[in-house]
Amino acid sequence: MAVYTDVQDDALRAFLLDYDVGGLLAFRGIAEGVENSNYALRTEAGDFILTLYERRVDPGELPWFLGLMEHLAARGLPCPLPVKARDGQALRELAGRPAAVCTFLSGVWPRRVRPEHCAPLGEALARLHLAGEGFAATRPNALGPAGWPPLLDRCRAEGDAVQPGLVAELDGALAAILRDWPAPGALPEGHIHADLFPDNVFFLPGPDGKPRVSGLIDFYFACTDLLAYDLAVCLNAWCFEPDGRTFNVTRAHALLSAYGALRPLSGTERAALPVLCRGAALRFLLTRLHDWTETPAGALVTRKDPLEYLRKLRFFARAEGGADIGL
Ligand SMILES: Nc1ncnc2c1ncn2[C@@H]1O[C@H](COP(=O)(O)OP(=O)(O)OP(=O)(O)O)[C@@H](O)[C@H]1O
Ligand SMILES: N[C@@H](CCO)C(=O)O
Repeated sequence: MAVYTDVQDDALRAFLLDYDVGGLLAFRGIAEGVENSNYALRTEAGDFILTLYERRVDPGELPWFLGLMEHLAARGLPCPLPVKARDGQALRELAGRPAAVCTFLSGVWPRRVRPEHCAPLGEALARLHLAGEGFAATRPNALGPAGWPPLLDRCRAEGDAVQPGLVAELDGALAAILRDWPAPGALPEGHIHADLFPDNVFFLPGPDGKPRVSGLIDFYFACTDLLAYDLAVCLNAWCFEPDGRTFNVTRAHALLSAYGALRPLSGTERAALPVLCRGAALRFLLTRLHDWTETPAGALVTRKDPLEYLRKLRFFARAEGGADIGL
């Protein structure tokens, strides 16, 4: 479910009068996603996505996200391009919510990841990092290492009900990660996506029949942080079998090689990748755990399993060297 705010067709028609997109031909709510309300629109000018920003997005940060997408799209990255109304503004208001219209991207996200997805993914991620250069404004990562201790504190009371002993295990893992985390300035930084999961990457078959990336979406966790951390997020999200137990080195190797062909990793980045993977696993474990314990019974949101990321965290804590994670 991701239509929290209901939009009436007369309100939408009136809203679109401020844009050069012609008349509205059709629209429908999109069930996927959990953060915002999304509608697919068809107008006389083509297909668009309308997003109404809901709970977790701070309206003050929306100009940064939309500005980054505009910058990346202008440099050829297949990401949504915010469409400006006639007053030059992409960020507007509809049904009492901040709202934006973006270009529609074709393609399908992979329900079952195969190694053939991982090389184009790595290439797209490197392109994203390179295209982000020159976008001057920065946004700190609120879900980076400084954000993890307070997040864990918010899960302290309920965490052991999810799995006995969980809070103590996470205290230990967090302390070890913070101890091993790269010092400020030690690794290259830039604008990262920070949530590049399979449901945020669309593919279409290329002329050779192999999957090609046709779209990267959902930039609302994007921030300015260690570039290699984005790879750590992808290794977590793309390179395990669905149970979160078995790491697929073939996928990881395809991802890292394709990334490195466009943006070679430094020796320091390669050395840091295992701890970045532990940090990324902890980040998704903590946000899922927080949502798991905070989401009221009966809420129309699908909760994601935090323990999948405990298994991933344990895997990366056991991994003995770069070869174990596909380097
Ligand atoms: N630019 C786009 N082009 C085509 N489809 C899109 C586009 N943006 C969003 N969608 C569709 O809307 C769905 C939800 O989008 P998105 O993942 O951004 O939702 P969200 O609720 O903002 O985020 P989250 O995935 O974090 O819950 C996607 O799975 C996709 O089907
Ligand atoms: N990708 C996140 C959800 C937030 O977008 C997760 O799977 O926990």
